[in-house]
Amino acid sequence: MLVTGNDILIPARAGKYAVGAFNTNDMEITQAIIHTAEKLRSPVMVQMSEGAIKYGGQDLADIVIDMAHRSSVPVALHLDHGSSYDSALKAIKMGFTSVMIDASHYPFEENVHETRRVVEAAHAMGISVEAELGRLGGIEEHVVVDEKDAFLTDPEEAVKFVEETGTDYLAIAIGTSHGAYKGKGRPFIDLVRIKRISELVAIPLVAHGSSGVPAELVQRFRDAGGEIGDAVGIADEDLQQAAQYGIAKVNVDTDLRLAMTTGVREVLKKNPKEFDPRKIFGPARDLMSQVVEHKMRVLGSVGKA
Ligand SMILES: O=C(COP(=O)(O)O)N(O)CCCCO
Ligand code: NA
Ligand SMILES: [Zn+2]
Repeated sequence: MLVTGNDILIPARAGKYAVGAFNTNDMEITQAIIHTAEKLRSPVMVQMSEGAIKYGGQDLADIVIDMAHRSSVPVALHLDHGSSYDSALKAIKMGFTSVMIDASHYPFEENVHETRRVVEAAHAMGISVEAELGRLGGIEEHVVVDEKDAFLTDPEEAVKFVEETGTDYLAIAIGTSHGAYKGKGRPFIDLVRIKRISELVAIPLVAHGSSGVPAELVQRFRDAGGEIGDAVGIADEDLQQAAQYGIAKVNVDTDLRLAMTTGVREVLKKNPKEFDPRKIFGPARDLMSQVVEHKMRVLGSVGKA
């Protein structure tokens, strides 16, 4: 069934598990996400960035919305990194049931103002809102403390931000970053900071930049002809700990991108004569389903639907 973000994330925070928020750009990615959620009886958030909306538009949104309506598990359609009030309102008109307004690059007061505008409009239409406080960005271990603080979400400020905006869930800057290169060795994620924020802020917390970028997938990508540097992501154990500390929504895009591309490259490399789209995108869909399954098991959302 198609539900709001609150319908999924409030139980997740209360139950100390997290729910995957997976980015989609086409039918096969959407099927991998929702079919796997149904197989594992897991709630799930399907999210589209503004780039995905530009790429797939209402056609793609309608694939998600229709599959969500027919689904046997709770599915929300979420706008990822909405950059403005207009963008958020447009997504709601398209049928999204959850929207992010990402005004985290503005000074605090402006972030509050922009976020509150979206919250008022979205709540009037029964839609949930995600906002962000702090600067997302990879933090290397060697970074000096005060520089870290400039980046990462301040717990006391988070209390004020949530009170003044009314946001339903909060994306916090905890050292993670988007993409395949999240740091060296075991990328830093500030679990102490997450715990502190969760003690002060009761709403569901959101972790961005949480792809695991598993080494075996990176190697398969290379073996199939892909070119990628020393890519590394967030450790499964760290995500499991973060879910215990109030992270309820975990964003995953890069892992799906790697899986889709690896699947396609492997077919084209192995069978140069192949030109049946189903034989090319089918295996990619299967590999993405494996990625989604692994993530749901790590986050603890299996059987929660
Ligand atoms: O936080 C994330 C996903 O982060 P990751 O790149 O770790 O999958 N997103 O918001 C997805 C869009 C960013 C581009 O990937
Ligand atoms: Na988001
Ligand atoms: Zn993000």
